Amino acid sequence: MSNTSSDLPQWGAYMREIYLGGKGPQPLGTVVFEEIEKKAIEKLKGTPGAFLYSGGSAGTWSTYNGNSIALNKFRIIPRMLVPCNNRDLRVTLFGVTYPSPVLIAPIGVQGTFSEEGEFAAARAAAKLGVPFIMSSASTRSIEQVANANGNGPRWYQLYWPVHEDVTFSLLKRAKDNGFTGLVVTLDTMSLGWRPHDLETSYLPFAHGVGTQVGTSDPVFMAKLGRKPVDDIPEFPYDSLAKQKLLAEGDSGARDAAHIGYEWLKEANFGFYRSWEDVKPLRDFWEGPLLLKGIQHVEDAEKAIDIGVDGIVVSNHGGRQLDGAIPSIYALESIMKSEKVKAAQKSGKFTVLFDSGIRTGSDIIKAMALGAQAVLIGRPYVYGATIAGQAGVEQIIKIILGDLDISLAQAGLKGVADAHGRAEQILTKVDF
Ligand SMILES: Cc1cc2nc3c(=O)[nH]c(=O)nc-3n(C[C@H](O)[C@H](O)[C@H](O)COP(=O)(O)O)c2cc1C
Ligand SMILES: O=C(O)C(=O)c1ccccc1
Repeated sequence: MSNTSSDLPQWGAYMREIYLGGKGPQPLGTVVFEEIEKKAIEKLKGTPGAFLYSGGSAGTWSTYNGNSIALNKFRIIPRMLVPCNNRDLRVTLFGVTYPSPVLIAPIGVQGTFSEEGEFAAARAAAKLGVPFIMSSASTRSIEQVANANGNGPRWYQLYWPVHEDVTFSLLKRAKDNGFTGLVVTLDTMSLGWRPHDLETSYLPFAHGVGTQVGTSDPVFMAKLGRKPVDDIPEFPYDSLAKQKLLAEGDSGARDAAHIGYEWLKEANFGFYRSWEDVKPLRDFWEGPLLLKGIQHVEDAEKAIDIGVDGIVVSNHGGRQLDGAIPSIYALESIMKSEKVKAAQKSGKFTVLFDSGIRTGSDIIKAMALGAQAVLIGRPYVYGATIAGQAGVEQIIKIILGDLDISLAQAGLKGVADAHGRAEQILTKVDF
């Protein structure tokens, strides 16, 4: 089979668009993660707390750095003369077929780096058919994000409230607003040790930033003797600006900070749970339920035992435990479990992966090691910082364009050829 030059399907749609369009990758101007990160830093220079909040990590950054070092140790062994024109990037998760193995990771306080807040990524994701996972720490409400995401696929990430009635109120709102999957994050029962945030006292909630899910919730607000509000006047979203307003004694800022502090106590941090606590969530949520932050093989097996539908193997991008295992090594170890392998094979247990995914090859490696799909984190944060929705769209296209071409370079006809085939297509180098 040959391709005509005007067709060039073997290039992949994104690469074709860029080369033949002649303008380079717009609006970011580069396809290189490190360059995009630099541009984002530049843009947020005036508010250094904000950059280090989104780009930063826990402790000595050893977990953050380890994620990419470990991914880099896995290498793909390419095969030749495999006719892999028109690669198939589709994956099916919980009975739904998505265009690619990529989801938008739950990221809080998006209003601190983009005026569009969570709308930037929610709209970009919907446009490209990529599932958007909404964070509990959003600067927009569940209803507003659902509206921005429209017909796009969306899941909800839970930071687990102290009170069961608040938990169920959030979950009901999520369900009523079309969020099909529930991701319960387990690695952030308290914030990690983050030197840069400690130095700048940068805690968005304490300034009333990222509290929209709470302030719009009737059950939570009733506990404060208040009515829910859709649009608590939260501008400017930036936390440092809020600190300044607070210092000046601004009454609106004081009010937002007070509610923020209550929300911090209710739904974010300071309350550790046990495995038994998952049961009420399991009973309440009828759709797919995943536990995020799993790193130990025994925890993955426990997740199967308590009847959840999947896990996200993640170390929160290195933001929680400094000195933790690189997430890709955790995935490798988890997928050695016969129990996990059998559960995945039966179709009853889904394994997703994040922490350090930057390129197409990273996705191939994670899928070869057993992940069914991956979550994109910081790359889209930087895309949104630089160019809002258009920036997020480009980031997704870059990663998928790279994945598409890298599959072909590796001699893989699609992501299905990579999945679970580490033994055939990967090796580990020791430099
Ligand atoms: C600024 C920022 C905020 C985050 N907020 C949340 C959150 O609200 N809920 C959550 O489950 N994970 C959160 N995460 C973790 C991401 O979902 C994801 O696990 C992580 O970004 C993956 O690492 P990577 O960005 O280095 O690839 C956050 C990450 C960042 C960078
Ligand atoms: O910073 C994070 O990693 C995170 O999960 C979070 C927590 C609270 C508010 C915003 C983000």
